[in-house]
Amino acid sequence: MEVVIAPAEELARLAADAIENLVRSKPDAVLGLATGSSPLKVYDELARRHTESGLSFAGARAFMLDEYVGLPAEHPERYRNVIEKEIASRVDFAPGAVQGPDGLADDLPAACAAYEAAIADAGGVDLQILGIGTDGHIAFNEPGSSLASRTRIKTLTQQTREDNARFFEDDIDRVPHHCLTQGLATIMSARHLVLLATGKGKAEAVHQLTEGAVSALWPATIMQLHPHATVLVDDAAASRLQLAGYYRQTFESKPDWQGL
Ligand SMILES: N[C@@H]1[C@@H](O)[C@H](O)[C@@H](COP(=O)(O)O)O[C@@H]1O
Repeated sequence: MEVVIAPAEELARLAADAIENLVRSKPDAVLGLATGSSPLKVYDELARRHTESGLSFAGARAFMLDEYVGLPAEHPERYRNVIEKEIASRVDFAPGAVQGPDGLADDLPAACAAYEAAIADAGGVDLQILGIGTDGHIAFNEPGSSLASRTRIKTLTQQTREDNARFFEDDIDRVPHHCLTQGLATIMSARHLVLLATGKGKAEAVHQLTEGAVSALWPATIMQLHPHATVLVDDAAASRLQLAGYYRQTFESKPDWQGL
Protein backbone atom coordinates (compact mmCIF):
# COMPACT_ATOMS: atom_id res chain seq x y z
CA MET A 1 0.00 0.00 0.00
CA GLU A 2 1.40 3.37 -0.99
CA VAL A 3 0.47 6.35 1.18
CA VAL A 4 1.02 9.84 -0.22
CA ILE A 5 0.64 12.90 2.01
CA ALA A 6 0.19 16.15 0.07
CA PRO A 7 -2.16 19.13 -0.29
CA ALA A 8 -5.58 18.29 -1.73
CA GLU A 9 -4.87 19.91 -5.11
CA GLU A 10 -1.74 17.83 -5.58
CA LEU A 11 -3.58 14.66 -4.56
CA ALA A 12 -6.21 15.38 -7.21
CA ARG A 13 -3.50 15.91 -9.83
CA LEU A 14 -1.82 12.62 -8.88
CA ALA A 15 -5.09 10.69 -9.15
CA ALA A 16 -5.90 12.40 -12.45
CA ASP A 17 -2.41 11.53 -13.74
CA ALA A 18 -3.00 7.85 -12.94
CA ILE A 19 -6.37 7.94 -14.75
CA GLU A 20 -4.92 9.85 -17.71
CA ASN A 21 -2.00 7.42 -18.07
CA LEU A 22 -4.43 4.51 -17.97
CA VAL A 23 -6.91 5.93 -20.49
CA ARG A 24 -4.18 7.08 -22.90
CA SER A 25 -2.50 3.65 -22.86
CA LYS A 26 -5.77 1.71 -22.80
CA PRO A 27 -8.57 3.75 -24.42
CA ASP A 28 -11.17 1.10 -23.56
CA ALA A 29 -10.24 1.16 -19.87
CA VAL A 30 -12.84 0.44 -17.22
CA LEU A 31 -12.95 3.04 -14.44
CA GLY A 32 -14.58 2.79 -11.05
CA LEU A 33 -16.24 6.03 -9.98
CA ALA A 34 -17.07 7.14 -6.44
CA THR A 35 -19.49 9.73 -5.14
CA GLY A 36 -18.96 11.91 -2.07
CA SER A 37 -16.89 15.05 -1.77
CA SER A 38 -13.48 13.34 -1.77
CA PRO A 39 -13.14 12.74 -5.55
CA LEU A 40 -14.61 16.08 -6.67
CA LYS A 41 -11.26 17.78 -7.28
CA VAL A 42 -10.17 14.75 -9.34
CA TYR A 43 -13.29 15.06 -11.48
CA ASP A 44 -12.63 18.81 -11.91
CA GLU A 45 -9.10 18.02 -13.04
CA LEU A 46 -10.26 15.34 -15.50
CA ALA A 47 -12.88 17.69 -16.94
CA ARG A 48 -10.22 20.39 -17.32
CA ARG A 49 -7.85 18.00 -19.10
CA HIS A 50 -10.69 16.85 -21.36
CA THR A 51 -11.39 20.44 -22.40
CA GLU A 52 -7.84 21.74 -22.53
CA SER A 53 -5.72 18.82 -23.64
CA GLY A 54 -8.09 16.43 -25.36
CA LEU A 55 -8.14 13.70 -22.72
CA SER A 56 -10.89 11.44 -24.04
CA PHE A 57 -13.10 8.86 -22.38
CA ALA A 58 -14.95 8.02 -25.60
CA GLY A 59 -13.82 4.39 -25.57
CA ALA A 60 -13.86 3.96 -21.80
CA ARG A 61 -16.53 2.57 -19.52
CA ALA A 62 -17.24 3.25 -15.87
CA PHE A 63 -18.99 1.55 -12.98
CA MET A 64 -20.23 3.34 -9.91
CA LEU A 65 -19.67 1.98 -6.42
CA ASP A 66 -23.09 2.31 -4.89
CA GLU A 67 -26.58 3.80 -4.95
CA TYR A 68 -29.32 4.70 -2.50
CA VAL A 69 -32.39 2.48 -2.59
CA GLY A 70 -35.65 4.14 -3.48
CA LEU A 71 -34.64 7.72 -4.29
CA PRO A 72 -36.83 8.94 -7.17
CA ALA A 73 -35.17 8.91 -10.61
CA GLU A 74 -34.90 12.69 -10.77
CA HIS A 75 -33.66 13.17 -7.17
CA PRO A 76 -30.44 15.26 -7.25
CA GLU A 77 -28.78 13.05 -4.62
CA ARG A 78 -29.43 9.85 -6.48
CA TYR A 79 -25.85 8.74 -7.14
CA ARG A 80 -26.49 8.22 -10.84
CA ASN A 81 -27.46 11.89 -11.09
CA VAL A 82 -24.54 12.98 -8.93
CA ILE A 83 -22.04 11.13 -11.14
CA GLU A 84 -23.71 12.49 -14.27
CA LYS A 85 -23.38 16.02 -12.94
CA GLU A 86 -19.89 15.78 -11.41
CA ILE A 87 -18.07 13.91 -14.16
CA ALA A 88 -20.00 12.02 -16.87
CA SER A 89 -21.63 15.08 -18.45
CA ARG A 90 -18.33 17.01 -18.33
CA VAL A 91 -16.33 14.55 -20.44
CA ASP A 92 -17.12 12.39 -23.46
CA PHE A 93 -18.21 8.97 -22.23
CA ALA A 94 -20.38 7.23 -24.83
CA PRO A 95 -24.12 7.00 -24.01
CA GLY A 96 -24.68 4.13 -21.57
CA ALA A 97 -20.96 3.77 -20.80
CA VAL A 98 -21.41 4.76 -17.16
CA GLN A 99 -23.39 2.29 -15.12
CA GLY A 100 -24.51 2.05 -11.51
CA PRO A 101 -26.50 -0.35 -9.39
CA ASP A 102 -30.25 0.13 -9.88
CA GLY A 103 -31.67 1.33 -6.59
CA LEU A 104 -35.16 1.51 -8.12
CA ALA A 105 -35.30 -2.11 -9.30
CA ASP A 106 -38.32 -4.17 -8.23
CA ASP A 107 -36.04 -7.12 -7.59
CA LEU A 108 -33.03 -5.68 -5.77
CA PRO A 109 -31.08 -8.96 -5.33
CA ALA A 110 -31.45 -9.62 -9.08
CA ALA A 111 -30.25 -6.08 -9.83
CA CYS A 112 -27.18 -6.70 -7.63
CA ALA A 113 -26.39 -9.97 -9.42
CA ALA A 114 -26.83 -8.28 -12.81
CA TYR A 115 -24.46 -5.52 -11.75
CA GLU A 116 -21.77 -8.01 -10.72
CA ALA A 117 -22.20 -9.75 -14.09
CA ALA A 118 -21.92 -6.44 -15.99
CA ILE A 119 -18.63 -5.61 -14.26
CA ALA A 120 -17.27 -9.08 -15.01
CA ASP A 121 -18.45 -8.89 -18.65
CA ALA A 122 -16.58 -5.59 -19.03
CA GLY A 123 -13.40 -7.38 -17.96
CA GLY A 124 -13.32 -5.93 -14.44
CA VAL A 125 -12.37 -2.48 -13.23
CA ASP A 126 -8.88 -1.21 -14.09
CA LEU A 127 -8.76 1.71 -11.67
CA GLN A 128 -11.18 2.26 -8.83
CA ILE A 129 -11.49 5.71 -7.21
CA LEU A 130 -12.55 5.52 -3.56
CA GLY A 131 -13.38 7.77 -0.64
CA ILE A 132 -13.71 6.59 2.95
CA GLY A 133 -16.46 7.16 5.51
CA THR A 134 -15.62 8.39 8.99
CA ASP A 135 -16.57 4.92 10.24
CA GLY A 136 -14.13 3.28 7.80
CA HIS A 137 -16.63 2.27 5.14
CA ILE A 138 -15.69 2.13 1.47
CA ALA A 139 -18.52 2.39 -1.04
CA PHE A 140 -21.33 1.66 1.45
CA ASN A 141 -19.71 -1.36 3.10
CA GLU A 142 -20.47 -0.42 6.66
CA PRO A 143 -18.65 -1.85 9.71
CA GLY A 144 -19.46 -5.54 10.03
CA SER A 145 -19.52 -6.08 6.26
CA SER A 146 -18.23 -9.41 5.07
CA LEU A 147 -14.72 -9.04 3.76
CA ALA A 148 -15.80 -11.42 0.96
CA SER A 149 -18.97 -9.52 0.07
CA ARG A 150 -20.27 -8.85 -3.45
CA THR A 151 -22.84 -6.29 -4.62
CA ARG A 152 -25.83 -6.42 -2.29
CA ILE A 153 -28.30 -4.40 -0.27
CA LYS A 154 -26.97 -2.82 2.92
CA THR A 155 -28.47 -0.83 5.78
CA LEU A 156 -26.73 2.48 6.41
CA THR A 157 -25.44 3.19 9.91
CA GLN A 158 -26.70 6.13 11.93
CA GLN A 159 -23.19 7.65 11.57
CA THR A 160 -23.29 7.50 7.76
CA ARG A 161 -26.80 8.89 7.64
CA GLU A 162 -25.70 11.75 9.91
CA ASP A 163 -22.59 12.34 7.76
CA ASN A 164 -24.66 12.38 4.57
CA ALA A 165 -27.53 14.51 5.94
CA ARG A 166 -25.62 17.53 4.61
CA PHE A 167 -26.66 16.43 1.12
CA PHE A 168 -30.30 16.23 2.23
CA GLU A 169 -30.86 19.73 3.60
CA ASP A 170 -29.30 18.65 6.93
CA ASP A 171 -32.38 16.52 7.58
CA ILE A 172 -31.39 12.98 8.55
CA ASP A 173 -34.96 11.80 8.05
CA ARG A 174 -34.54 12.42 4.32
CA VAL A 175 -31.47 10.16 4.09
CA PRO A 176 -32.46 6.70 2.88
CA HIS A 177 -31.87 3.76 5.22
CA HIS A 178 -30.84 1.34 2.48
CA CYS A 179 -28.41 1.24 -0.40
CA LEU A 180 -26.98 -1.11 -2.99
CA THR A 181 -23.23 -1.31 -2.85
CA GLN A 182 -20.39 -3.14 -4.51
CA GLY A 183 -19.05 -5.57 -1.94
CA LEU A 184 -15.58 -5.54 -0.49
CA ALA A 185 -14.58 -8.49 -2.70
CA THR A 186 -16.00 -6.66 -5.73
CA ILE A 187 -13.86 -3.63 -4.95
CA MET A 188 -10.83 -5.84 -4.27
CA SER A 189 -11.19 -7.30 -7.77
CA ALA A 190 -10.29 -3.94 -9.32
CA ARG A 191 -6.71 -3.85 -10.54
CA HIS A 192 -5.72 -0.56 -8.91
CA LEU A 193 -7.40 1.10 -5.94
CA VAL A 194 -6.93 4.85 -5.44
CA LEU A 195 -8.45 6.20 -2.23
CA LEU A 196 -8.63 9.89 -1.41
CA ALA A 197 -9.24 11.32 2.06
CA THR A 198 -8.94 14.87 3.34
CA GLY A 199 -9.71 16.61 6.62
CA LYS A 200 -9.32 15.76 10.29
CA GLY A 201 -12.64 13.90 10.37
CA LYS A 202 -11.01 11.13 8.32
CA ALA A 203 -7.84 10.83 10.42
CA GLU A 204 -8.92 7.85 12.52
CA ALA A 205 -10.38 5.98 9.53
CA VAL A 206 -7.17 6.59 7.54
CA HIS A 207 -5.04 5.39 10.47
CA GLN A 208 -7.11 2.21 10.74
CA LEU A 209 -7.14 1.70 6.96
CA THR A 210 -3.37 1.80 6.63
CA GLU A 211 -2.06 0.76 10.03
CA GLY A 212 -4.86 -1.06 11.86
CA ALA A 213 -5.59 -4.78 11.96
CA VAL A 214 -7.59 -6.11 9.00
CA SER A 215 -11.10 -6.35 10.37
CA ALA A 216 -14.74 -6.10 9.38
CA LEU A 217 -15.00 -3.41 12.06
CA TRP A 218 -12.99 -1.09 9.75
CA PRO A 219 -14.00 -2.40 6.31
CA ALA A 220 -11.43 -0.32 4.40
CA THR A 221 -8.63 -2.32 6.08
CA ILE A 222 -9.26 -5.05 3.49
CA MET A 223 -7.28 -2.80 1.15
CA GLN A 224 -4.10 -3.86 2.98
CA LEU A 225 -4.49 -7.17 1.14
CA HIS A 226 -4.61 -5.52 -2.29
CA PRO A 227 -1.42 -5.74 -4.37
CA HIS A 228 -1.86 -2.23 -5.81
CA ALA A 229 -3.54 0.19 -3.45
CA THR A 230 -2.77 3.91 -3.26
CA VAL A 231 -3.96 6.10 -0.39
CA LEU A 232 -3.85 9.85 -1.05
CA VAL A 233 -4.29 12.01 2.06
CA ASP A 234 -3.77 15.60 3.13
CA ASP A 235 -1.96 16.61 6.31
CA ALA A 236 -5.14 16.64 8.40
CA ALA A 237 -6.27 13.17 7.31
CA ALA A 238 -2.70 11.95 7.90
CA SER A 239 -2.52 13.44 11.40
CA ARG A 240 -2.91 10.09 13.19
CA LEU A 241 -0.53 8.10 11.00
CA GLN A 242 2.21 6.39 12.95
CA LEU A 243 4.42 6.01 9.88
CA ALA A 244 3.79 9.48 8.40
CA GLY A 245 7.51 10.29 8.34
CA TYR A 246 8.28 7.15 6.38
CA TYR A 247 5.45 7.77 3.89
CA ARG A 248 6.71 11.33 3.26
CA GLN A 249 10.29 10.17 2.84
CA THR A 250 9.24 7.40 0.44
CA PHE A 251 7.25 9.79 -1.73
CA GLU A 252 10.04 12.39 -1.79
CA SER A 253 12.55 9.82 -3.02
CA LYS A 254 10.18 8.14 -5.47
CA PRO A 255 11.76 7.64 -8.90
CA ASP A 256 10.31 9.95 -11.60
CA TRP A 257 9.41 7.04 -13.88
CA GLN A 258 7.23 5.40 -11.28
CA GLY A 259 3.60 6.50 -11.33
CA LEU A 260 1.17 5.68 -8.56
N1 LIG B 1 -21.06 6.06 -0.28
C1 LIG B 1 -20.18 7.16 -0.11
C2 LIG B 1 -18.77 6.69 -0.16
O1 LIG B 1 -18.46 6.16 -1.44
C3 LIG B 1 -17.86 7.85 0.18
O2 LIG B 1 -16.52 7.48 -0.01
C4 LIG B 1 -18.03 8.24 1.62
C5 LIG B 1 -17.24 9.46 2.01
O3 LIG B 1 -17.82 10.63 1.53
P1 LIG B 1 -17.06 12.00 1.44
O4 LIG B 1 -16.04 11.84 0.37
O5 LIG B 1 -18.10 13.00 1.07
O6 LIG B 1 -16.45 12.25 2.77
O7 LIG B 1 -19.37 8.33 1.97
C6 LIG B 1 -20.43 8.05 1.13
O8 LIG B 1 -21.37 7.58 2.02
